[in-house]
Amino acid sequence: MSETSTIASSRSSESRRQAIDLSSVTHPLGQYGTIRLTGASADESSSSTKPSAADHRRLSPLHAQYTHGQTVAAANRGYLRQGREKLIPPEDGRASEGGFRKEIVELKESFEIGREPHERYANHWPKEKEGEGGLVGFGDDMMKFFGTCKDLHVQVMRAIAMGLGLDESHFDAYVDVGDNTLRLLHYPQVDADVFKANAGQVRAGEHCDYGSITLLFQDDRGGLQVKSPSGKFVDAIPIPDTVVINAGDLLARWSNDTIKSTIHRVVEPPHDASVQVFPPRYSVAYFCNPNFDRLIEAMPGTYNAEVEKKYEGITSGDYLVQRLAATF
Ligand SMILES: O=C(O)CCC(=O)C(=O)O
Ligand SMILES: [Fe+2]
Repeated sequence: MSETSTIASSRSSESRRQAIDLSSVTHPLGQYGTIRLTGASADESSSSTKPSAADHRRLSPLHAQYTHGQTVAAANRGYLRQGREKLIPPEDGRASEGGFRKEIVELKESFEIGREPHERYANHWPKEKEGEGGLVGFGDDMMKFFGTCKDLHVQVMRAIAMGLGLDESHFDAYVDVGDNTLRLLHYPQVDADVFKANAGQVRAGEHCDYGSITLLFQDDRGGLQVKSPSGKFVDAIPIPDTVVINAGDLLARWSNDTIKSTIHRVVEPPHDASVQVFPPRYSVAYFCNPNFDRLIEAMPGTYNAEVEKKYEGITSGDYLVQRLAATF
């Protein structure tokens, strides 16, 4: 987590593109699988309001009513109650020894939002309610933010293209549909004793995300950790107005492993011994994917001869559904 890239605070996509220093995107993604973009919180523009902790709080008491809206793998929309998702560490030898216990319940719940309109699936919006704590405008705000993040995905893929010596627009037709997922996460308040009593207790278990990149927006509570190339988990300390961008497994596969996906997890925040309670933590993850109908095979420039391609081609949608199905 030592690499930081800066996006100019200007909102035009052209100046954003120019402000992304290519070597500071492609190089750290290849080495660490993670970068931080500062000045890109996306909440500075009223047209792209970032989901706030207040939005999460408005939503979370309603979650209990959402049993009808629970997500299934293919739809990937709706509410995921605590314990429903079980993040699985990578099976390629990078996982921590003893770091995964099947019986551990991850202390989190989430609400998943997909692209609109969609041919088959609808989002499970809560009923709009007037008054304090109401959810008026919630769906519109979320979809505006969805669009802002979708654009940022395109920009980052352009930076990656140029970093690989490809035409800037090389990936545009791979990511223009926006088959992405906006996830609002709530990690409930928890007693420090829970972590003391259960070795391996986590808020979110170690895992890699599945798609191309993930944009992560944290509150100021802390607890997110990223595994460094040395195998040590390091704190991804929250920095205001900063987005953590993690490379996902499909990007690693697509890049013939030139880019590494990032192992990360959420544990109890850094604290001293006197702390008895960890307050709730809220975060927003925006999982980006190539268009579901696109065949993903090694990008040009990541192999010399056919035999150097490490993976079979697979469509983005098939890949994602396989990965999601394994976690439920
Ligand atoms: O809450 C966070 O900071 C991380 C969430 C995450 O890694 C995930 O939902 O895949
Ligand atoms: Fe993740």
